[in-house]
Amino acid sequence: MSKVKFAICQMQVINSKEANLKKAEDMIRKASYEGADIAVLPEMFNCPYDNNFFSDYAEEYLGKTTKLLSNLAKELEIYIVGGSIPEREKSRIFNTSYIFNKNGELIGRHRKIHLFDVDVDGGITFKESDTFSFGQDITVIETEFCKIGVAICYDMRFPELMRLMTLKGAKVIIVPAAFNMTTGPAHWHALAKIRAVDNQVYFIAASPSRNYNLSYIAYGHSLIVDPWGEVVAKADERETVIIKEVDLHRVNKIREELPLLKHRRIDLYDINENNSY
Ligand SMILES: NC(=O)CCC(=O)C(=O)O
Repeated sequence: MSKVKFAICQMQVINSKEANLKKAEDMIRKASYEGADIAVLPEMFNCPYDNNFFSDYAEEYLGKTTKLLSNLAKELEIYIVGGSIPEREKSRIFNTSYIFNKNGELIGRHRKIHLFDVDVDGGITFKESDTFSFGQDITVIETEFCKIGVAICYDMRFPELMRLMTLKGAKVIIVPAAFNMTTGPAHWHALAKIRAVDNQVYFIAASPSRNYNLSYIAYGHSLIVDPWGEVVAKADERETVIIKEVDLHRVNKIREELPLLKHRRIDLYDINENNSY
């Protein structure tokens, strides 16, 4: 099965969990109706991206949000990469993505590894670690199509993580994200493209749409980049579902024609992973 249809649900997140869940459900239903195999939600799709809200919105697994995603995945027979939500585990809270297969089974859970603690002069200031604990695991899930690496937003800035997921066999990397109005225009497209080109993967980055009523304004511009670095699907800043069928043979073809992964000089440098790409 080399063809796979991805849907990115670039939804508008607001300050109401109920409304956010309803919107996510509507968009996943639309994606399924359009024949998508895998639907992707953005980072913090059930909660405003704001330290003042994370704790109130946090859920233990299995909670309201994850039950909804699991039921939808089963009913619609669609994979769901459930963006991320605040996950409570005892006294700790994580920024977590849950991934369900077509039977509604949980097949992956990624807790954001790199927390977004930044202070850009004249721009964005945010400190995720005020609320969240650090995830410890690299996430590569098995699907009937291929292995898929999953990371969350700021994680995509770390080339070592992206390369490790590739060396673990990922042909697709999916990143639920929420860049902002400082770093979005500066880096979002460049990072998505270079991660796709470096690792010769399909790179799928899902953002919320822009909501000027929130304290943190997401940049939008969800996109899919192919392993040659071409943007094959994209949104602007508005709410939308974008759908694209890709052919995974293209990953193999490009890796054969331009064998970057084989040409690595691991006699000189190595990031300690068995090569299973
Ligand atoms: N939510 C995030 O991790 C934001 C990351 C971001 O905007 C960046 O520039 O990196």
